[in-house]
Amino acid sequence: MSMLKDPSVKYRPFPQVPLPDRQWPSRTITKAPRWLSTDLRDGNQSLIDPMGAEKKNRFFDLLVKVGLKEIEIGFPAAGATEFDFIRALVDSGRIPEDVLVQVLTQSRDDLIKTSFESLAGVHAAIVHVYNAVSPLWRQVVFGMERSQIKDIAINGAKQLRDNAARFPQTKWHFEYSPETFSTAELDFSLECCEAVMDVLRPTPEHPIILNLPATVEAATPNVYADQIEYFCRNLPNRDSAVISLHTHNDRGTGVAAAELGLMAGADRVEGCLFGNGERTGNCCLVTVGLNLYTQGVDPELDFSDIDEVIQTVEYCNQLPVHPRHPYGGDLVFTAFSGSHQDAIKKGFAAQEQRNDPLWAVPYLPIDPADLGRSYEAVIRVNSQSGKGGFAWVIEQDQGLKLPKRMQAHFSRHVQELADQLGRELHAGDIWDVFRKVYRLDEPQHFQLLDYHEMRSPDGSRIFAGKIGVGGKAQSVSGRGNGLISSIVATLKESFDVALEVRDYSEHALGKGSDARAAAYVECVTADGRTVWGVGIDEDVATASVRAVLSAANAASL
Ligand SMILES: CC(=O)SCCNC(=O)CCNC(=O)[C@H](O)C(C)(C)COP(=O)(O)OP(=O)(O)OC[C@H]1O[C@@H](n2cnc3c(N)ncnc32)[C@H](O)[C@@H]1OP(=O)(O)O
Ligand SMILES: CC(C)C(=O)C(=O)O
Repeated sequence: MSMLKDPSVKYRPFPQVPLPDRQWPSRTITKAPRWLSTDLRDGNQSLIDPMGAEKKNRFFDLLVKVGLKEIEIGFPAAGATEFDFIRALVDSGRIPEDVLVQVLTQSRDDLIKTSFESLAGVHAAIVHVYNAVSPLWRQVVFGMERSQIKDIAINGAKQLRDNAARFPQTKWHFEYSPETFSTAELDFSLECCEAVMDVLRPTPEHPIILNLPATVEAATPNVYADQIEYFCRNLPNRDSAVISLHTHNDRGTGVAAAELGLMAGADRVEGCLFGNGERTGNCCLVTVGLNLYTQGVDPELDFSDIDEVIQTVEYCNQLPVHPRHPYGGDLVFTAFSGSHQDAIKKGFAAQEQRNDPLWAVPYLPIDPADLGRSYEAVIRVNSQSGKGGFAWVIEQDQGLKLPKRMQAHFSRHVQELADQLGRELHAGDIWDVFRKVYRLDEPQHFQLLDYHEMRSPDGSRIFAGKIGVGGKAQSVSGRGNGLISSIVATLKESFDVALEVRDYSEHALGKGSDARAAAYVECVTADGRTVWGVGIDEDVATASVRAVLSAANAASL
């Protein structure tokens, strides 16, 4: 615990960027950036147990499948595991022609040399050199002046140039990161980048990648966007550089910083799937990509089977994807609470009715089906749920579309059980309560044994059949305007059970020749009680007879 009375005195607010005419706030992102996955490098170096070759290969294949065209595959000078994996990948011929692999190295001669050797023979690749440029790192890590730090960058660039010449069969691309860019003086970052460009002489046809990292996220994302816009506006030969973003998530705004950075003029985003990476992670490529998607911009990344992506990422990283992680988390398309469930259920119905391709369902910013998720888990039931919730579950599970007032009637039984169990209710729990409340399995007082329906010359209907009463069969009949009223009349005449039908509905259960029917009836008894009946049968007329008898059974309780 801090000994200071006010520990916040240890910290200082981050200074603003002098950019009063900033343009980025009024821009929008209209196309996908270039993406680079650094899962196999920044992601890997932050793992408790870094990946071995088997996991790295599996992750690489996933990244290719998702559509990544630039993949940082490691830090070759880190050791044999990294070097050998990279060499084997190059030698295997498994790097698709349209995929650029990238490796990272400190700006040190021996490490740069090793990095090129790891890639010898590859058709094309990016070699990425970095050195930290901000004051704290200059003072604490390197103990160097600005000019010495710039010399490290210049020397790294020369090494890139000279090592590339050793392997002329490869199309080399260069990336330079003024590491800790977001906490450095902008004029000094520009100075280092310009010095590197002076050595490498990029052109618009063969540009250099200048990657501007928020190595440690230290300010609100608008400050990062200002830094990016400032950098882009003040870099000579801007058209000979691809401006790349590499944000971390220390303040929880790594994704926002990347998005605002794109608005500020950047061309490329580095990150990891589900935001793995040092400390709080890198910016999450799934989130930035799907955020674009939900704005109608094709991210050119394929997350249509998000569960497969999660499975592989969790296996390779040995880290779980948080259940609330945007787009991918297990719970992100699930509503437990009543008002959300109600709105989602209505939203699905309205969407179906509108039959237009534009997605507009309350509380669901994206169609789960676009990510390969089903609608079943969209609504789950616990004590926070409402009638819309369990009605959805029962419809998805059993196909029953309960009438609105019946939902309200059933609701208190579900609520009671949820409170009593103190846990989520699964579809089976809800179906059990339903069968119990509407007596679907129990021996009935009135039981339908056999019936037929006749039409009399005056147009009225006659119900005639056998009903089991307390175990004994009784022949009965009654007349009405239709089937329902004739069975109601039968109940009155034969058993003195008076029911006034207030509401009736029916629907098919399932489709095709196997379809059954469900019928629901709401009745008022002679003593003013409201009772519900449910009937399910292969035949719709029989389902309605069963529903009325079910209501009679409720009335006789
Ligand atoms: C922000 C980032 O994520 S950067 C990427 C970080 N990733 C990794 O570090 C993973 C792989 N790294 C490694 O395996 C090891 O660090 C190695 C093999 C690269 C180097 O190991 P070592 O030679 O033992 O050095 P060590 O890791 O302690 O690095 C510190 C030295 O490198 C220097 N250094 C650090 N970064 C750089 C750089 N970008 N350019 C030049 N020198 C650098 C430091 O000043 C320090 O020098 P000193 O020993 O003279 O004080
Ligand atoms: C090497 C650089 C790009 C980095 O990983 C960082 O600054 O976070």
